[in-house]
Amino acid sequence: MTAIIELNKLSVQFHQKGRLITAVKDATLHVEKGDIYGVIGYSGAGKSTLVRTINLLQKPTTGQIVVNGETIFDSEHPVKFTGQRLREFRQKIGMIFQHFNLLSEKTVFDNVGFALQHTQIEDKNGKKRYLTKAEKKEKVAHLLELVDLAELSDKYPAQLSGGQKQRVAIARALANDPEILISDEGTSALDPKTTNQILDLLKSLHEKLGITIILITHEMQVVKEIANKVAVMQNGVIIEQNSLIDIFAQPQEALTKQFIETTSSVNRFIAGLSKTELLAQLAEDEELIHLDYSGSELADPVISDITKKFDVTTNIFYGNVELLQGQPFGSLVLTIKGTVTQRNEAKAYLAERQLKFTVLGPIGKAVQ
Ligand SMILES: Nc1ncnc2c1ncn2[C@@H]1O[C@H](COP(=O)(O)OP(=O)(O)OP(=O)(O)O)[C@@H](O)[C@H]1O
Repeated sequence: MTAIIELNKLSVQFHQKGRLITAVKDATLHVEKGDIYGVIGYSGAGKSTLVRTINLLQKPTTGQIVVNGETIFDSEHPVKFTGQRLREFRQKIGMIFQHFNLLSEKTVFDNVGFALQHTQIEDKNGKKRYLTKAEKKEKVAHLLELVDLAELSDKYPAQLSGGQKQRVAIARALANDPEILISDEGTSALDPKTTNQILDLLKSLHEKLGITIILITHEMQVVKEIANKVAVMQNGVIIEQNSLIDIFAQPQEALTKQFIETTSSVNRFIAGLSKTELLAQLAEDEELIHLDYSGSELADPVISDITKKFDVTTNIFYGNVELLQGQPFGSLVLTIKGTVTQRNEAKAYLAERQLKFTVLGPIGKAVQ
């Protein structure tokens, strides 16, 4: 696959009140056409600074940026990328923000139309010209249809909900048919239900238009819903990057693990166990097990397998399985009851299937 965006060894430094701030340090990120790339990190990690270099809203201090095969920045071999060229290039990268950035005195229709004021197309003779009023009207109407806002075209931003405002911003961001859409915390000001609606819209635009999306967020749930790749940033450094599936299946860094934990309640369930009688009430021939599914194992009915093959009985106390990129991921907490041999055989079977599991109890009693 070809990278549509290559950020190579980028660093961005700021001088502020005599202090040197390295907002991005030696970051390399390659985004392929059609990716939905999630960039996650806490506030101040350098996500916005990194992503704003893609359209040169932020100039790097060192490194190289290649977009669509064209080098737009190279600190070793400086390129001239300014004026009309830069303006046209920027038109092909749409952006949405946390606070929507709409013009309050303009209607929905005019907010979207505003993005077309400098748009030029080539006529039959290859001469560039601005869009006519009728062409603009048609384009805006089409964009508003695309984000499901046709009926609100005459409203003003103050009359819209947060989700509707973000839809207007998305329509505006798509006005110049960009190949890349950057969402800088685009769902952070929205409630969970509206967040999901906006993520569904982004997914459907990705499918319909084949647009590449870079999504900055501090919420792993957002990444999990929509991204196929993830980069984790901390103190200006990309500390880990991988496909969504591999990040969830084998997170390497402590921060990545922390972010993943925010999307699952299994650890809260396990932490709460000590406050229940569950562990104390386990029978002598019973073990409590925490089992993680990642990837394709769920297709195999492993729990029913162990009950059939080894004649153990099971009882599920906690279960949560969801699809990530179409593959099942999740956790179960269950008891396995049987003789020592039966239980050991059942656990060996789980291990053979490369399922990750830990025995949670009984505590303080030898398992036999
Ligand atoms: N123009 C600037 N001048 C000085 N420092 C800056 C500037 N822009 C960003 N920084 C600093 O660079 C660091 C990274 O900021 P950045 O906004 O990229 O982080 P972020 O991960 O996007 O966090 P947030 O979500 O809070 O914006 C922070 O310490 C920030 O204060």
